[in-house]
Amino acid sequence: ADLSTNIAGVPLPNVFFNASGVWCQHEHELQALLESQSGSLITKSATFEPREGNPSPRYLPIPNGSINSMGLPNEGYEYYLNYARKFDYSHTKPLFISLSGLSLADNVKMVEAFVAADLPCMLEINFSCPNVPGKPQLGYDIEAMDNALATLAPLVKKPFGIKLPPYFDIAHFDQVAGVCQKYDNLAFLTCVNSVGNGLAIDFETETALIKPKDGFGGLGGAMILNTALANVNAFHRRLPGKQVIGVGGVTSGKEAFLHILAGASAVQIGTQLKEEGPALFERLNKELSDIMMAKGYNSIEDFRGKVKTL
Ligand SMILES: O=C(O)c1[nH]c(=O)[nH]c(=O)c1I
Repeated sequence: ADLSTNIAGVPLPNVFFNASGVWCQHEHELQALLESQSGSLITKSATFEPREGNPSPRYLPIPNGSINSMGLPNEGYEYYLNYARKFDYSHTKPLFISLSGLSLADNVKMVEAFVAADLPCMLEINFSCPNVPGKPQLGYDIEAMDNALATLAPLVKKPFGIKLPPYFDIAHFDQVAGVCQKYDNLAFLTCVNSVGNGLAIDFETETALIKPKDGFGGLGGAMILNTALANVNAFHRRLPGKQVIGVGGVTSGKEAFLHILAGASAVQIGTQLKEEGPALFERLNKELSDIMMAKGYNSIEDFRGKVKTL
């Protein structure tokens, strides 16, 4: 079956790529993604200055998923800007760049640098990092998010996207969609980031599993699939002129199929990629293709967003 798709008119040979943060902080990791069967690749969220991030242990697999409080470790935006300058855009797969400034001023400076470089890469601005102590995430402050978009959207000029946290209230879906609708070049929403500030505790040692923030960290993996599907579908229904990239709980072709049925135009993988490595993408392509053939679908658009209700 044909797993190709496009985001803001940019073609992807297949719907799959990494979730920002996983297998993408350093060039050798990005190279492994480039050589894998992924349909695209995205860099680790960048801050203006390089960051060590939080003390380890800061990521762990747990039953039905993972917990992480990485704390935005990254090489600084210039590292990723240089990577974007050197990137061979004749590749079949496009490059996405994630930016996660610690302030609007930092996001402005980073966006201006990327716009000045005038490169074909696509920006995904992260409004939802849950793990920087003392920095509440933008995605849960609707007014701050609107203000940020009012500043950033005109600067970016071309199509771009934002990475959103999960929402759990219909009124919040309505409010966030209302803000996003105001920005024409906001072309896609990536839903969802980790379910923020969960707590994993070891029964034997009676101790939190990860070190940062008293053990509080973002939850990912299978346990967040149904929250992710709801967010993908909620924004798919509310924003017909925009696209949604689905992420959360995809461990096989089956969950990818469900994300696309919910409305996703592409599918990112976080926890499962961290655990399985880039060979995962060959498996997912085969599994999704087999599912589509079994159901009589030839392309993504044959079933995207067509989840039925009772
Ligand atoms: O702790 C992190 O680095 C992190 N971890 C996440 O689960 N989501 C994010 O957006 C980020 I920036």
